[in-house]
Amino acid sequence: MNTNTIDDGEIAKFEAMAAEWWDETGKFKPLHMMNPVRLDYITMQVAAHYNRDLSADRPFAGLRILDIGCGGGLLCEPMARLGADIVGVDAAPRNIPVARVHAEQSGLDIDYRVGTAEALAAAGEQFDVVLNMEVVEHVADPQGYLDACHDLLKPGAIHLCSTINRNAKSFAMAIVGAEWVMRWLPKGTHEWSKFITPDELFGMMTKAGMEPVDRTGYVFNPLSFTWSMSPKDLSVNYVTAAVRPAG
Ligand SMILES: C[S@@+](CC[C@H](N)C(=O)[O-])C[C@H]1O[C@@H](n2cnc3c(N)ncnc32)[C@H](O)[C@@H]1O
Repeated sequence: MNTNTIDDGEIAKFEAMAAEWWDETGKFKPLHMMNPVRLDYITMQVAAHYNRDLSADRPFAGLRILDIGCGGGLLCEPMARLGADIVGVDAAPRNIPVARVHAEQSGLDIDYRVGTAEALAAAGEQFDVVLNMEVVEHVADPQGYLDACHDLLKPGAIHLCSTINRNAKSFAMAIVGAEWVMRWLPKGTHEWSKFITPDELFGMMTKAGMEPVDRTGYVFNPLSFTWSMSPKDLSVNYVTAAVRPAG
C-alpha cells in the first residue's frame, strides 16, 4: 500500500486544540456530549461480535483494540476500563502527551502512539477491533485510509466507523449550527466537501475488502441537548459496523 492519509491542514487544526481534549465545555464539547451514545453503540457491537457479557467485570479482556485518530483518548479510556488491551494512535503529535497524561491520572494503562493507519498496517499490526470514530472526514485519501484500516483487522475482526453525511441538512447542522451559531467548534473545523454519505462509505469499505453489517444514525435533540441512536435517521451523524471476512 502506498498512501499518505495525513492532510497537513487538518492536523494543524487538531494540534491547535490539543490542550482542550478533556475540557467538557471546550472545543471538544460536541464529542463529549456524543460520547455516551457512541460508547453504547461500540460496546453493543463488540460484545455481540465476540459474544461478551457486558455485566462481567472486564468484558473486553483479551481483545486487542485500536483507536485510530484517538485524539485525547475519549474512547480509549472507557475501552481500557472494560478490560481491553487498547492502542491509541493519532497523527497529531500534540494529542498524544495530552492523552497519556490523562490516562496516567486516571490510573489506566493505554499504549498511545503518534502515527497513522498506513504506518501501522505496513508494520504488520493487527487488531480484534478497529475504532475509527470521526476521523475519515479529516484524512487525505479516504479510500487509502480505509484500505489500511482493513489491513489492520485480523480475519474476522470488526471495524466501527463514524462520520458525517454530506447533504444540505448536514451543512446546516454540522457547520452552520455547530461552528457558526453555537460556536461549539472553531469555524473551519469541518469541510462539507469532505463529508461522506453512508452509501459512499459502504462502497469504500467494500472496495477495501470489508463486509458492512450495520449503519445507524445518531441524532441531536436541541431541546434536551442530548444525543440518541436512530436506525432510520442517518441524515447528519452516523456510525457503521463492518467485518473483515474470516477466510
Ligand atoms: C474529530 S477528532 C476525533 C477523535 C476521536 N476519534 C474521538 O472521536 O474522540 C479527529 C482525530 O483524527 C486525527 N487524524 C486526522 N487525520 C489523521 C490521520 N491521517 N491519521 C491518524 N489520525 C488522524 C486528528 O488529529 C484528530 O485527533
